[in-house]
Amino acid sequence: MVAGKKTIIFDLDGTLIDSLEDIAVCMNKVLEELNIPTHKIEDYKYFVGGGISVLVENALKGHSEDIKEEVTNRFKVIYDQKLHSKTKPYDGIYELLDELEKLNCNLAILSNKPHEFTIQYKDTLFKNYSFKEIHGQKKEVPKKPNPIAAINIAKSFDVPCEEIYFIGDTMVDMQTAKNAGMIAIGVLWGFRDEKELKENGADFLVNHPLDILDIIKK
Ligand SMILES: O=C(O)COP(=O)(O)O
Repeated sequence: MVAGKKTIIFDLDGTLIDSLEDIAVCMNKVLEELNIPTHKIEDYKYFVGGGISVLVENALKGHSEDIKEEVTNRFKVIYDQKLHSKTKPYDGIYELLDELEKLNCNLAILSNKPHEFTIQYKDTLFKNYSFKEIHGQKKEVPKKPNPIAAINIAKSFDVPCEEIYFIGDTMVDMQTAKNAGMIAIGVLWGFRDEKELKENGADFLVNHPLDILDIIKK
């Protein structure tokens, strides 16, 4: 029985890890191979967050949807080899996780990134931390902002949703938190701005990972 512990669910891309460049470079490589125009790395901030199907749709904007499956498959193969080229945790994330471990918090990751990639990041960049629930996007589970996966995490920890902090960097994350009845913390070091996070229900906004401690210790 772990009820009563502070419980925190983290988004992955744009929240725990700065993965933008690797995602952009890999997708641009696929587009180049198919003679489709590429995009600026910054543009990918708005392509990521809704899962791989949304990433591919955005990357293909104005081009035939017929090649969606091919682009998805090629991207997965290339990205799998490049997961660790540039991607790393944002400054202050390890310090935050060290403090959360000291406080004996329940830690989880819920991402719209394909599950296999999410697990690879947990097993490498976060292998020293006790994340007990780690979920990327899986075929059989509706993706964020559907709250089912977040609610299942709450159940597995035996903690009421309203006591759980959901931390993310996009509207999808804020909506997921609200849909699940959780406390939404929006981070300002990720892919989107304050306006988007506020408009989508952020209860708190933070500029630095360690600011999260002030919120959860209250
Ligand atoms: O891969 C995505 O689209 C998003 O991943 P995230 O949920 O970790 O931000």
